Amino acid sequence: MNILIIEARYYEDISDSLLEGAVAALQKVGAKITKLTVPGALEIPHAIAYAEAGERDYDGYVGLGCVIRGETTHYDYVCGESARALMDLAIDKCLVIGNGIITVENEEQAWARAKVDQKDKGGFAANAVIKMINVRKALAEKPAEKKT
Ligand SMILES: Nc1c(NC[C@H](O)[C@H](O)[C@H](O)CO)[nH]c(=O)[nH]c1=O
Ligand SMILES: CC(=O)[C@@H](O)COP(=O)(O)O
Repeated sequence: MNILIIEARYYEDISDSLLEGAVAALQKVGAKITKLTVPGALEIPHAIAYAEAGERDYDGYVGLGCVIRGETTHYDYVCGESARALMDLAIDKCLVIGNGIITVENEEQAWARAKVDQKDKGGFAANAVIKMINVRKALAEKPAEKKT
């Protein structure tokens, strides 16, 4: 499996933790991992679109990021639009994408989700990619001929 991890390292420490979980999950299945950093969660779908337009052939993508509510409505746009764009890419282009962008009210919630020994959302997103690559493969295969 050739996997691109796209990290929005808006919160560096939390990003390190999300990455640790994702890499551990992918290494367990011997995946080839490439890492790329973008400025924020909104740019994760952009990077996937660029990768698809290029020559490299990825089996799946893991998007990692953390969005923490601020004072304005910006939070809603970053959370909503990043998730929407990832869904659009996955469905319209038949891509495997794990959404590891945690969307939280505060740092305490973020840590509880990012830490590998707690909710490990980075690992969860990577495992979703591994599973969905297999789902896509199974559905793409021609069904076995029925014996009469
Ligand atoms: N507030 C957070 C952001 N905001 C930045 C945007 O994602 C984007 O980079 C900017 O609007 C420029 O296009 N990103 C996060 O990942 N986390 C946040 O909490
Ligand atoms: C999630 C955000 O976009 C946030 O960091 C922005 O903060 P603010 O709404 O205070 O500008």
